[in-house]
Amino acid sequence: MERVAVVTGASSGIGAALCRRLLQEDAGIRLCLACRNMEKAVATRARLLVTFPNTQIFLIQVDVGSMESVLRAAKEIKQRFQRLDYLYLNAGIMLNPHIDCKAFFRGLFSRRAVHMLTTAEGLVTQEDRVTADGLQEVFQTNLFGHFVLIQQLEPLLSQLENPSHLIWTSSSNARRSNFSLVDFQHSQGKESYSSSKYATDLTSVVLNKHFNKQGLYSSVVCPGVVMTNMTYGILPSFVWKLLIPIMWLIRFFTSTYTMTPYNGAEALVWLFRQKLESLDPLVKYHSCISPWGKNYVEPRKMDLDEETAEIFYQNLLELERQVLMRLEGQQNIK
Ligand SMILES: NC(=O)C1=CN([C@@H]2O[C@H](COP(=O)(O)OP(=O)(O)OC[C@H]3O[C@@H](n4cnc5c(N)ncnc54)[C@H](OP(=O)(O)O)[C@@H]3O)[C@@H](O)[C@H]2O)C=CC1
Ligand SMILES: CC(C)CCC[C@@H](C)[C@H]1CC[C@H]2C3=C(CC[C@]12C)[C@@]1(C)CCC(=O)[C@@H](C)[C@@H]1CC3
Repeated sequence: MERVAVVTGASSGIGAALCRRLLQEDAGIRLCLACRNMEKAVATRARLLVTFPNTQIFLIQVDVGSMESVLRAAKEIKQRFQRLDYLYLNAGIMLNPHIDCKAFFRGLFSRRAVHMLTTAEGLVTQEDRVTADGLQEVFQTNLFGHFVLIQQLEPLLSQLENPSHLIWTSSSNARRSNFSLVDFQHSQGKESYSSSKYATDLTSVVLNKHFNKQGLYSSVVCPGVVMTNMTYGILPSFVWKLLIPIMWLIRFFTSTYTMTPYNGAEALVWLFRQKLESLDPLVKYHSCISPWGKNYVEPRKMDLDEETAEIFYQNLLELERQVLMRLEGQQNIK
């Protein structure tokens, strides 16, 4: 039976490049693009079909920033597929990012210049807002919507005879100092993106602890710095184009300026090829590139502790329970 892979945020950037690369790896795979915008999803599928005319590409509409949409999509996935081998949790946002220019120039002439250019630590602040579900949008989109999707898909994912792999697109911008158990939605701070990605790393660790014995494995990836709609929201695309020669130079000092979605998808594709038992739940797999343009993957230990991960997991389960109850109440009124 053919393997099934679902990719969220598949309509652009790293997600779209990942889909193309997955089909190159295994043209027999049943690929499902889980996208918010169906017009973009149809266009992405059409582009893929030009290169891979005989493949099965399914579309599912999902807005991971909406509980109702996630529940509907999970139901549809369960109806359509009998198995789910790979679930790529890739959709993500950064709302109205601002670069701290002072910090940038100060950092550029310090010993931490390379670290700053690869992690953006202390460099980018963002805004956030509350969704219709009453949650912080960045937290809900980057983590919680995906968490609920996994919970809803558990019958498909936890099959011992047919193990599944969750693969999260995290980031090197994930920082322990930007995350707090007390305000895990990051409603008070200005680095909600970093917080949501740290929360992603914690979630992956704890899911491994609870579900490996049921045949469910989870890994996190950092695609590096990639030119996509997300980075075009930080600096306009023409500025990024002007910076290309500088970024090639930066590649002599750090391996994480992958720049293209194809290169950024390297670790996501590499995980597709790995034996599940060989993976380390405490590392993040980084897409890297050599100065000469050769792609490779580097595992790096994450800065987290399993106790915090466990407490956070209990908080997520409680939040899920509350939100589902509220939704049920609203539907009863209607
Ligand atoms: N670019 C980079 O340098 C890095 C990116 N990442 C991560 O990579 C992932 C992919 O981002 P990237 O390709 O760069 O950026 P893009 O903006 O190109 O892609 C993001 C994708 O997520 C989708 N998405 C956003 N919000 C929702 C939602 N509410 N429901 C469903 N889908 C949604 C978008 O859909 P739509 O088209 O409808 O907006 C889009 O397809 C993200 O998780 C990001 O955090 C991590 C490290 C570095
Ligand atoms: C000469 C330089 C290329 C100038 C670029 C300055 C900044 C715009 C970038 C420096 C570090 C970059 C970075 C990201 C965005 C653009 C920078 C701030 C990310 C935050 C993008 C999203 C992620 O998930 C992170 C892994 C990136 C970290 C580095």
